[in-house]
Amino acid sequence: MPSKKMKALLVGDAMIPVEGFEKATRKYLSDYVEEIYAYNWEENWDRLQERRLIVEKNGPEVEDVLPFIEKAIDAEMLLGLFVPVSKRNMDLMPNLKIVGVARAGLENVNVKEATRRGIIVFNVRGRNAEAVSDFAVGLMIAECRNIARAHHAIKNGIWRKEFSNSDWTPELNGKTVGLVGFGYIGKLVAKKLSGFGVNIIIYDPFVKKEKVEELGFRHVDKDTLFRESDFISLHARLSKDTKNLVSEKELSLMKPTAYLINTARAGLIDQEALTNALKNKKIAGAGLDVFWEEPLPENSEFLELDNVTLTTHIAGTTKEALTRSPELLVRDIEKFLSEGKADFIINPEVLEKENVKKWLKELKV
Ligand SMILES: NC(=O)c1ccc[n+]([C@@H]2O[C@H](COP(=O)([O-])OP(=O)(O)OC[C@H]3O[C@@H](n4cnc5c(N)ncnc54)[C@H](O)[C@@H]3O)[C@@H](O)[C@H]2O)c1
Ligand SMILES: O=C(O)[C@H](O)COP(=O)(O)O
Repeated sequence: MPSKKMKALLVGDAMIPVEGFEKATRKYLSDYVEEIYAYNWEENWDRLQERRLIVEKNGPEVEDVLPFIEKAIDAEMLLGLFVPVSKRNMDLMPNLKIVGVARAGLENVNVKEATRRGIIVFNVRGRNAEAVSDFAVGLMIAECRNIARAHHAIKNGIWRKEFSNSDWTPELNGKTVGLVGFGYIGKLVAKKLSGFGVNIIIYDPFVKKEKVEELGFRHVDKDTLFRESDFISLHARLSKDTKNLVSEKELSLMKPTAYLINTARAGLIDQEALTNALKNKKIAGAGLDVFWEEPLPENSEFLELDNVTLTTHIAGTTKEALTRSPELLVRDIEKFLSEGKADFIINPEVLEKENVKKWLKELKV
């Protein structure tokens, strides 16, 4: 048992209300946390969406000082989802020792600065892999079988059966599905699709060929994947190396009957190249849950196209994923504080710092 317990600031928002963080903290961290400041940041979904974009666009240096941080300046632990942990906000909380983000993306945390100060940063990976993998398979079928288009037509009083792909609307059985990225989500998409009788090929330069083959899939290079697939689903993270991973060249390798599904990040695809490929029927269609600008602008060309299925960045937001996220986070922090081991510390080098060793010793980690 620690001799001194911590104070925690829990920040909920429209996606994960603070009650989720509070419940998990009280359940798993009661030995380590004695005082809880709990705030709901944004109740309004539209405003949250805007904020989220600002945070992602400007990166971790966003100076979005939250008024409630001023009320909890002595907190040692800060848990949230999109809460901006900028340099300025860290200045406001001089006792901060642990930052926990209940998602994988760390766009809203200045990890470098946190590391410099000796703040341990936890994130949660794989929390919504079930949700997104379900959705990717759904989007694939919705797009190639015209589900959304038929729905849209019937709601507008039209009994529509003819679509641009009507002559060759495909079944999944026997087709080749190419997955770009074989991490938490890509792996589950492969597993779920296995029941559909498809051949699965994988392009992921950071996953060993043997690992992929062990699971019964084929490890291929990027060009092969784009050339051979009937469906391509993107599951890589966006970075400077993966930006425009799908450009005019990759699209030109695709079969005219092939579909591109993106539940990952829009920046993986060159927007203009995709618009042209769809307009000119170079590929059969696309299912997109993520966009270069969100919300999708009213004048977006995608709204005019008849060979796309568009959704509003909702692949990851199931009830289970949102409930699981704070719980996975808090359980990992508890594991670290009680056993000295953790799965989700993003800056383990911080554990070598003298100030960190000192407070961990006080906590008896
Ligand atoms: N639409 C949504 O609501 C939603 C929700 C959650 C996650 N996502 C997105 O889904 C994507 C996948 O998430 P994840 O949790 O599976 O990520 P992950 O980090 O577990 O997996 C990403 C994989 O991509 C691989 N990769 C890296 N560079 C690559 C490259 N150049 N080509 C091919 N593969 C490459 C990595 O080796 C890794 O295996 C991310 O872009 C994430 O932002 C979207
Ligand atoms: O909105 C999204 O795309 C997801 O919430 C991102 O989740 P992650 O940061 O956990 O991948």
